[in-house]
Amino acid sequence: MPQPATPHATTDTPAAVGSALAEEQAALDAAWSRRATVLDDLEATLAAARPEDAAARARIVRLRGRRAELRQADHGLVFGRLDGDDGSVRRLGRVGLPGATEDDEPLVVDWRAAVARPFYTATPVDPQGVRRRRHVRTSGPEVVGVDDEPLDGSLDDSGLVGEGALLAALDERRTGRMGTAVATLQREQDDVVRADARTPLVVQGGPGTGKTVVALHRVAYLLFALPHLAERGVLVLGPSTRFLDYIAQVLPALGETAVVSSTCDTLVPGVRPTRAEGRDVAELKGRSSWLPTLRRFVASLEPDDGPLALALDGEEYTLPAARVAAARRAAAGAGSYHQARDRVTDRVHELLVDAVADRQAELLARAEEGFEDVLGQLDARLAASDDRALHTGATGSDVDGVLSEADLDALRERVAADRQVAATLDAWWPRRDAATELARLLHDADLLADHGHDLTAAEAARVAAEPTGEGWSSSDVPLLDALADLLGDPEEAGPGADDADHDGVFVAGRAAARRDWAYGHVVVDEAQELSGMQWHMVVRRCPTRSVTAVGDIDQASSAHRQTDWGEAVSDALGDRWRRADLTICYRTPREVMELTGPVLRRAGSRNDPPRAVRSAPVAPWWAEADDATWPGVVADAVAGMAGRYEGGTVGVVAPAARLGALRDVLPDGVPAMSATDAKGLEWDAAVVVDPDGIAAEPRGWNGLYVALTRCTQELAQVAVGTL
Ligand SMILES: Nc1ncnc2c1ncn2[C@@H]1O[C@H](COP(=O)(O)OP(=O)(O)OP(=O)(O)O)[C@@H](O)[C@H]1O
Repeated sequence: MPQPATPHATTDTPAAVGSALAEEQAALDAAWSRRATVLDDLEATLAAARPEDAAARARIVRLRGRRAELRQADHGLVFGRLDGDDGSVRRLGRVGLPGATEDDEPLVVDWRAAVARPFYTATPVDPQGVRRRRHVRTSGPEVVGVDDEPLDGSLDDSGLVGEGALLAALDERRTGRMGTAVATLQREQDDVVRADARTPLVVQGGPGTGKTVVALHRVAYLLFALPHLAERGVLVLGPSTRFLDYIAQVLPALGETAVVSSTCDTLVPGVRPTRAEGRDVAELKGRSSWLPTLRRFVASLEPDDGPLALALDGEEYTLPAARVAAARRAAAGAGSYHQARDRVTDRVHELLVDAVADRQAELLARAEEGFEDVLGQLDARLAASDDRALHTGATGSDVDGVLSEADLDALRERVAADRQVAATLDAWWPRRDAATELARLLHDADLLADHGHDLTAAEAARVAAEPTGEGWSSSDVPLLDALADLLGDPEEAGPGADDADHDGVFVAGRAAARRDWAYGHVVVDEAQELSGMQWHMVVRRCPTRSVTAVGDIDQASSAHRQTDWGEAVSDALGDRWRRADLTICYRTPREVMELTGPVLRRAGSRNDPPRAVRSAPVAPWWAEADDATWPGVVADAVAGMAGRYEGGTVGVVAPAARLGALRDVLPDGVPAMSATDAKGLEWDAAVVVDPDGIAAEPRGWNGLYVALTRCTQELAQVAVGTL
């Protein structure tokens, strides 16, 4: 909700406020008018553009992107102003707008441009050439407020940038969808947004520290600052489809479309987990040690060493073991089982051609020594083939040498097309389907014991005891992904296939449909939930390891055992990754954060809790109920909150076992969910039902920490006990 102008420091009289508002209104009017002109020009250019070649198509995509960005910029077209020590004035907005002529300074600087950075990072101690920072609050085309911060040391440094604008933004009612924060990003957040993309970055931050905000603004920044990333697109991974829905508006509102969002469960095209499984099995299957297990398993699928018998035109040829082994050694560096297979079978074809040629040369040599009957045999054999070029029709002495180059080419083609040869090679080195092979491995305790060196016999038996034929579980998906990667595409066209249909224009649907798409950057939200195998799945989608992971290790609820980031990521990211910390909580009021200290300790936290910047309008409160009355008590609490936060949102978090009963008593539009599902979400007011019950769930103290930190204004806890 727009706030009235806040008199602040240099704008401390009504007259000064009035004149600041008028000045900013004139600037905003000019920006709206320039945006309309730029959009008209773009429409005309697009109407005339023809997608004749790849370059023209790429240009059209860029222009459309720019059009989308400009159209989206209704809110916050201008949101800030920097007055320099040198008398310069620079206005900042959600998108850049050019000046009247090419020589003029931009009318509005894009928030992602390097010159905009002091807006987020200048302080009285380090003013970076800025005399005054002004936050301009707008409602569409109208300026509704200004907040000025002189950076000359005349104001105490609260540690917050644009405190008035920030607190106003934080006090707004929650709509159930996340909004953008370009105008009020804080210094430590901006450092993450603009961090070098070449080193994997892991951002630890407590609840409400803006990890999701930062991750999404980082995507927008990277696509702006590193246009080559846009060609490969950015993958955003979230914990659930509910969460993806919650954040869905942010990137389009920032004008970004080169983005695919997904959960780890839905990353493999055509595969959706449908089977629930126990946490013990999920933990076993999530371990990184499955990668060497799967490698050993795939190696075992290759044929044993030995001679290879093939038949062509009714003749038997046995390729010696040493030659076959040499062919396999030559293919040892091939990326996958199927690539190796394709390379080795090509080589085997050559060996067979050699063998045929050698035998013919031998027969000819013997013929020349006068064995007419042998020549007859040769002629009969050649006549039996469908290869006219090889059919010399010769009898006796008019055959005078080995095969010509043309003969050899024709023979090669014939060997490559021969069905019997193909069938023998298919049986020798079969094409394999990842799903079939994984199901076979997972349900065979002996195979698991052979290859899964890190599993105890009891663990292998536990994995193998899972039901067969009931679909995949969530922890099967990364195994399937890893195995599909090790096997490679059975029909793969070879290295470079990835780029065959890529003309520099990112199309989200095309990338999402490919398991092997290499993204320019991957952002992982709620990264503490990823198992070791899921981390490998992430890295597989970004071989350059340009990854930003944000999360709170203290909110982890999934089955894996990692309790610090090193343990969680080093298998997949190695030791090259960098950590950043977010320390200020923008969501949860101070009074609520104070309640979380003991919970965090019980959760085994090693992190300092974040510093809350807001206070609650209503102190956190308790209600008590017994096993019969609790649903009614929760419903009453929700009804009171719905009245107090009209136009806002109320949510309920409860132990999984109580959710069914709750859904019957809650009004439509009030979500009730487990702590696991509440991760990343927020409401104006939250009711936490049966906190003891939540704490008793697996990783329950972490879950309770999540539950308690979802509200922006009011928290109620309903204890369920014997009254
Ligand atoms: N700089 C900012 N300006 C305005 N609002 C902000 C800013 N940073 C964070 N917020 C708001 O604070 C709230 C919490 O942010 P966000 O959800 O990104 O936190 P989080 O660290 O991901 O939380 P969680 O750990 O619970 O998932 C959101 O409403 C977000 O819009």
